[in-house]
Amino acid sequence: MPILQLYGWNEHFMRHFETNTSQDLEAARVLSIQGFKHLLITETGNLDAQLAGALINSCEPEAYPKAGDWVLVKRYDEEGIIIGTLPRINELSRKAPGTQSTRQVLAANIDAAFIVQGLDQNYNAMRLQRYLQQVVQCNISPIVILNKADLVPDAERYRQAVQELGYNCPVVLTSALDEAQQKEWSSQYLVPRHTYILLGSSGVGKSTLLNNLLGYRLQEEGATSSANNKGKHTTTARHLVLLPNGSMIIDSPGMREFGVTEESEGKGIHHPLIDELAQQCRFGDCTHQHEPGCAVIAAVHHGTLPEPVYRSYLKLLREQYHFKTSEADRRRNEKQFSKIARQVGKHRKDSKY
Ligand SMILES: Nc1nc2c(ncn2[C@@H]2O[C@H](COP(=O)(O)OP(=O)(O)OP(=O)(O)O)[C@@H](O)[C@H]2O)c(=O)[nH]1
Ligand SMILES: [Zn+2]
Repeated sequence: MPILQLYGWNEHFMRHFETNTSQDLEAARVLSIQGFKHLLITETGNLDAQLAGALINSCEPEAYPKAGDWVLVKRYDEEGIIIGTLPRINELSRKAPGTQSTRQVLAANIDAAFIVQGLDQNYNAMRLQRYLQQVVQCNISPIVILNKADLVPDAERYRQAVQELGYNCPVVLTSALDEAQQKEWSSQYLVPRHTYILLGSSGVGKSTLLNNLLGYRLQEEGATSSANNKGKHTTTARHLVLLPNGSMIIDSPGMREFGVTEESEGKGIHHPLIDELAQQCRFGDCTHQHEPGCAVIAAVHHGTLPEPVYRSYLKLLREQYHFKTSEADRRRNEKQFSKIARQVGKHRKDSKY
């Protein structure tokens, strides 16, 4: 099978690529990014590439190529220049860490996200719901992995707790240290030519899981560029790797925060249980917070909607509202700043200094 097809090349990208064939460009997928250097996979193997200046100037940072993106590349000697990105099927974003409300795209063209939580006191229902919410609103299917099951006597209880959150997603209970267990769940959930991402706080066991799926240690052998043999990258960057069964996985090490953004304007926070109940609310635009005839509040009172699920829903709504308003402020400020900068520039030109 052609290399690019092994990496998930499909009709969608082919259609968009064909409109560019006249320019002597190749299609490639971004495996990893380190500073300015992008490691790509092309039909003839790995290639190091940089972004074209025109691409840097013409788009916002969130549109710059990310791990998993399909790009158009032009070869110059041993290096490539990335001219553009093919339209994404989806993109996984988060609120960038820190107080500023900026959206950060982590990876693109993802079929499903493994949200990993460790059962060694790392399990946190609120954090898990934040991940679930964000992944779902990015149009990516979530699969929850409860790792370090060997460290708790009643691991099954956690699986039930996740199921009660109502996201209807698969929940895998495992111990990354046990290779046989990895084989079991991965053969069920990892489909060849599909792309997955591993998400979760630092230390939950993402690298251990990935190394066991790969059968070797990624840090030592996985992240090298065979194109120029410039040695080994021991990197903390996101890296897309091909697994022995033909599926791909992007590791995202060292993740500390994962805040919600607003992915489609006005769409709000969606929760399967709450969406279903909302159909019976008296008012079509019910916010489920104080309105009479609210079926969601009634369900909390009757105990049919778990109160923690409702509380998390309200918390995520608030977080999203905060993201939305401060992002709007930031954009307004940036707009005002560029207006002032333009006026200063014009004034300089007019006064010739
Ligand atoms: N007991 C036990 N320990 C585990 C398990 N999975 C991982 N660990 C240990 O937990 C520690 C952290 O694991 P990592 O795989 O480095 O965690 P990570 O999620 O990749 O962390 P970052 O790279 O910082 O994002 C290591 O010491 C692992 O050996 C498990 O299932 N059970
Ligand atoms: Zn309501």
